[in-house]
Amino acid sequence: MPSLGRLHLITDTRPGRDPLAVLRAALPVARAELVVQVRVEDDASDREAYELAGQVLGLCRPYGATCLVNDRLHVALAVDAAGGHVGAEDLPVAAARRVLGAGAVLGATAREPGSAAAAVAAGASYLGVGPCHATTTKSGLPDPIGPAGLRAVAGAVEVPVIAIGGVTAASVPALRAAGAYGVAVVGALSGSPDPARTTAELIAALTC
Ligand SMILES: Cc1ncc(COP(=O)(O)OP(=O)(O)O)c(N)n1
Ligand SMILES: Cc1ncsc1CCOP(=O)(O)O
Ligand SMILES: [Mg+2]
Repeated sequence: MPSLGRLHLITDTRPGRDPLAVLRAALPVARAELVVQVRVEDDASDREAYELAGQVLGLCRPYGATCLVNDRLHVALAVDAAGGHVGAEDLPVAAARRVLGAGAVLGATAREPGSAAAAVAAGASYLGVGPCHATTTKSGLPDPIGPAGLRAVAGAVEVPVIAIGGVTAASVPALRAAGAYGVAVVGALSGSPDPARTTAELIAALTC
C-alpha cells in the first residue's frame, strides 16, 4: 500500500461552497501529500456522489493525489477510488474491508483508545480521530478531545492517526506533538479566501 498523504481535504458540498475550486487550488501545492475524501451531504443521491467522485479522481490523478470516498463504499468501488472512510453509523470496519479488498486504503473514525485498537484489528489502515477542536461544520458531535485525547489514541495504535475537527495550520504543531501523522480539514480550506495559500501553510506545518 502506498504511503498515506498527510493533508486530507474533505469536500464541502454545503450550499454556496465550491469543492472543486478548492481542490484545483490545493492540488498544485500539496500534490501527492493530498488525500481528497469525497464527502457529500446525507440527502445527496448516489449519482451525485458518483459524479463528484469521478471529477475528483480525474483532478487528482496527474498530481498523484489519493481519492477516498466517505461512507458510500459502492461509489468508491464504482469510480475505482483508492479506498474509503467509515464511522460509527456506516458499515462496520471488517465489513468495509471485505467490500473494498485487502489492498484498499480504509479509514475509520475513533475517539478513544479501545475503539481505535478494535478498528485497526478489524482492518482499518488509518484512523480519523476527533473532533479534536470545536467545529461548526458538522452538528451533533461529542465534545472535542483536544491534543491530549488524540495522544491517548495515537499511543494505542500503529497506523497513521489523522486529526479532524476544527483543525487549522495554527493547531497542527500541537496535534503533531501529540502523535498525529496528518490532519483532515473541511472549513479551513473551504472557507479560506486563498485556499492555495492555506494549503501551503498546512503543508508547511505538517512536513517541517
Ligand atoms: C479523516 C476522517 N475522520 C473522521 C471522519 C468522520 O466520519 P464519520 O464519523 O463517519 O462521520 P461522517 O463524515 O460520515 O459524517 C471523516 N469523515 N474523515
Ligand atoms: C466530519 C467530521 N467529523 C468530525 S469533525 C468533522 C468535520 C470537520 O470539519 P472542519 O475541518 O471544518 O472542522
Ligand atoms: Mg460516516
